[in-house]
Amino acid sequence: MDQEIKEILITEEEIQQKCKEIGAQLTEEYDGKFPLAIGVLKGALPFMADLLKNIKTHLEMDFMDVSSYGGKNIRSTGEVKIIKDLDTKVEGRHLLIIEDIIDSGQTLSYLVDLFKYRKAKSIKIVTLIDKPEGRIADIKADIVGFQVPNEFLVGYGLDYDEKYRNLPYIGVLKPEIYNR
Ligand SMILES: O=P(O)(O)OC[C@H]1O[C@H](OP(=O)(O)OP(=O)(O)O)[C@H](O)[C@@H]1O
Ligand code: HPA
Ligand SMILES: [Mg+2]
Repeated sequence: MDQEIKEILITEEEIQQKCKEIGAQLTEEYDGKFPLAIGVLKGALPFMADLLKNIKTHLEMDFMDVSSYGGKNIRSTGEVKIIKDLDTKVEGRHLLIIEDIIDSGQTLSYLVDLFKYRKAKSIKIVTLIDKPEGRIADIKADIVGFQVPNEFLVGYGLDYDEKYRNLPYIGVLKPEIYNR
């Protein structure tokens, strides 16, 4: 698997350090507010697991599974499909949306509109990766771990054709993998 990666952009150590820093910030921001942490499956799973261990105040977790890439697409289809909705009511709750990456922004733009409609009390977005050059929808994260250039990335939740999510780092896939 590692030999299919052209370059490591963010190492495992850098990711873990960032989870500690963001976790400390969110501990302060949410102390006493009992936020609902929403993981956007499947990509957010590794980041959510590592980040939440560093938030040292009470919170509730839930998951939303949405998809807009799918299969061998390396560009968003623009159509966000809900595969699994939340089990929790968001009305009156402080929401912390956890994402692995904001690229075109279409996934988060859809989710933020949905949660506003459902009357969330506040909505904060935390993303490990921000790829600003990919942006189509007008959306910004409140907290960004790392800004990256406009390349297709894999690892630590990010997939190509459902593979590479289990890499502990984030890297650039060799182009021959998605050109074949
Ligand atoms: O800003 P955008 O262009 O919308 O892209 C970001 C979204 O795309 C990926 O999810 P995907 O739809 O591939 O589903 P997955 O998490 O199951 O891989 C990623 O995990 C984000 O949720
Ligand atoms: O660069 C990416 N890699 C994997 N999945 C993605 N979804 C949006 N951008 C990306
Ligand atoms: Mg994906």
